[in-house]
Amino acid sequence: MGEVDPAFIQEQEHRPKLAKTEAQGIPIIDLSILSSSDANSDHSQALEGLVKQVGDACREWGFLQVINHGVSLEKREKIFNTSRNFFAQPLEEKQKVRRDDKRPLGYYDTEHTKNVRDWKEVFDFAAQNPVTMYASYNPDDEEITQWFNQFPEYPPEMREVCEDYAKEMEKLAFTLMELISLSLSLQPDSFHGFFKDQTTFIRLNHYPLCPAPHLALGVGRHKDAGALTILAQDDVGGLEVKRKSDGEWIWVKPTPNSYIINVGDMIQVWSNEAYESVEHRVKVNPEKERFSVPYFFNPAYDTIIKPFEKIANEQNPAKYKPYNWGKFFATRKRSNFQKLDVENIQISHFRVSELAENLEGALSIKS
Ligand SMILES: O=C(O)CCC(=O)C(=O)O
Ligand SMILES: [Fe+2]
Repeated sequence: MGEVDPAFIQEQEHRPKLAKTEAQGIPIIDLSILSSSDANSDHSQALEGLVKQVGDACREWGFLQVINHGVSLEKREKIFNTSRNFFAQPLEEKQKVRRDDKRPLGYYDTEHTKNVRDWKEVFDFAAQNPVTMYASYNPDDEEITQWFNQFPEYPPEMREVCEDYAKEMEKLAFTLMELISLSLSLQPDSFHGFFKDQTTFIRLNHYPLCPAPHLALGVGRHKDAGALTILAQDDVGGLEVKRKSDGEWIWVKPTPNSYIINVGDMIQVWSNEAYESVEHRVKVNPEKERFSVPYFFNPAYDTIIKPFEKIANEQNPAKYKPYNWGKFFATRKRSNFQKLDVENIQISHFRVSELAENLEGALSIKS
């Protein structure tokens, strides 16, 4: 085994098993009915069936896969090709578009998840350029800033390919939000307003060959903080999802040209936990490098996230206090840049529970 920097080594309990647990699990849902426009009763029945499938998958897994989704295959292939060409360059070239505190988008190879370094390199770009964000994670500081995409000179087509792909994915993201809204008995466009000024970003992930796949992870266990993630993976595989029923890590077998969708923390809050954001991680291997492209669908920086009014009521009291998405994101981002001693911010910090209330009570008496 080659020498592996200790920064990559997971604690014993989080190390991956090399054997795959490949259950018939995450539902594969066919979206072809959405591209046919017959307005007859068979069609509306099929649509109802589809909404139910989506709702069931969100409730049982927090994950689903879609086929016949209408996303251009050509655009998908182009972004994978551009990603391969970009990452194949020497580090020195990639570093020309590296991200830092001032320019948080671009190339990066030292991301930490839960304080352990990920075995990967990434390139991030925003769907809206520039994208408006808070300048600081300090909750009292209203100052805003703009983040600009930084595309490299090589490959020359990278900017256009990435921008085209982002536009193509946005259609699917809105469609999925509509299906999810319907599955929660809400109007289909209930969430659309939050995404007028989006902070959506897209990540090109490259997981190089790893000599110690039993010690390191491509991405450590985590939940996605945004609304929805729409992931394209190549045919190597590596994504594992924590099954809700028993906590087992389940291998997501690559299905050609499908997308893997997962509910992010925000849908957990909006739905008042009807749907939960589920932990996932990425295994790496010594034989095949892997590429993936997640699209993180996120609302405007100043969106206040709280259980949806039509869902939370007297019978189903709101389980979360409102929080500000931009501040949450800025706080999260801070910990990705460096190892911190403090625990990363989580939505559980906004959960209304007796425990939290008691703690708050105790603290206010003391102060
Ligand atoms: O590469 C993958 O399969 C998943 C990546 C992921 O979970 C993430 O970047 O949040
Ligand atoms: Fe993720």
